[in-house]
Amino acid sequence: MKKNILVTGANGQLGQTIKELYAVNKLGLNFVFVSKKELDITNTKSIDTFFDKYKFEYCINCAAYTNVEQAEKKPELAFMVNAEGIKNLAHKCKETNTLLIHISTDYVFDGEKKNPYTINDEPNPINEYGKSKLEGEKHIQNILGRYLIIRTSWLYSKKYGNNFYKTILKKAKTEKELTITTAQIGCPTDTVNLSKFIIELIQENKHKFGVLHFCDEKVMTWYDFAEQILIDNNLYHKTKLVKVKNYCTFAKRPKHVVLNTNT
Ligand SMILES: NC(=O)C1=CN([C@@H]2O[C@H](COP(=O)(O)OP(=O)(O)OC[C@H]3O[C@@H](n4cnc5c(N)ncnc54)[C@H](OP(=O)(O)O)[C@@H]3O)[C@@H](O)[C@H]2O)C=CC1
Ligand SMILES: Cc1cn([C@H]2C[C@H](O)[C@@H](COP(=O)(O)OP(=O)(O)O[C@H]3O[C@@H](C)C(=O)[C@@H](O)[C@H]3O)O2)c(=O)[nH]c1=O
Repeated sequence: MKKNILVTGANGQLGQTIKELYAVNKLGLNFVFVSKKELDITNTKSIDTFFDKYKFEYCINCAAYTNVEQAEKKPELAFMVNAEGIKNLAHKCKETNTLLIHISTDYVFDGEKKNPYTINDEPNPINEYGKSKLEGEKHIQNILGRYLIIRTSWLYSKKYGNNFYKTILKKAKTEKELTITTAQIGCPTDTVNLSKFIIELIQENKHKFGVLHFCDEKVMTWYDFAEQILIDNNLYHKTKLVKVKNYCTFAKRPKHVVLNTNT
């Protein structure tokens, strides 16, 4: 029998990548992809509509409020989705015996640790987005006995959504000089690799439950990442990159987060 999998927030960069890679597949998986318009996780009636129609074995939650800067100005919007919305989804998953696979972030950590963060390290978010995501994790842990929370970092898709990769490409086409910060260190993660990791977990019957860390291997600053993006797109010699320590933003960002993926 085919496993039914609900993917929420399907119009985001991760949702669209999973759709592109797996919507038509021979893996014995049957996906239902729903955008925010079809299923708003802050609206319990909207959640009920889909969960009453199908029996899902898994729910991959890609729905989130991801605007780190706006979250600082209007934290209530981030908490509404990333905490309350997740609480709604977790309750429904409990009621319907659906395994929730939720995506969380490196921004739950404060970035003060020199070594990679393990799943046993205490989160201590320093911005509103990170705080709202941590509250979402806590709701899941309080409501569900079995769940998967996958923390990842600096997610980008070369094709879909809004992310640093696409912002840099856009800017390189319109601006002669780009000013990029060296104040944070992390691991950019391609949505293709995260999508494969998630689907492999579903296919393995013996996977662990709880919190997992997943990110791509290379550790770098945003400046290094911008340089890499320009080189990969043959734009390096046309665009001047300027290193700055302080790029002015509303939200604080963790200085140094590498996720230990072996825990
Ligand atoms: N982007 C990153 O760098 C990182 C992301 N993550 C996490 O990974 C997950 C996927 O992120 P990513 O694909 O980048 O995010 P995106 O912002 O690309 O996609 C999120 C999607 O969720 C939708 N959404 C927003 N509010 C609701 C709601 N109330 N109900 C249903 N859907 C909603 C958005 O719709 P709309 O656009 O219409 O609002 C959007 O389509 C998120 O949990 C994020 O926190 C973790 C680490 C890094
Ligand atoms: C666009 C731009 C940004 N920056 C800086 C600002 C900031 O310190 C850093 C990253 O910028 P962004 O705002 O694009 O990235 P940001 O939104 O902070 O990315 C985060 O998103 C959330 C959803 C996550 O979960 C995190 O893992 C992380 O990926 O780069 C520059 O220095 N120059 C630039 O031209």
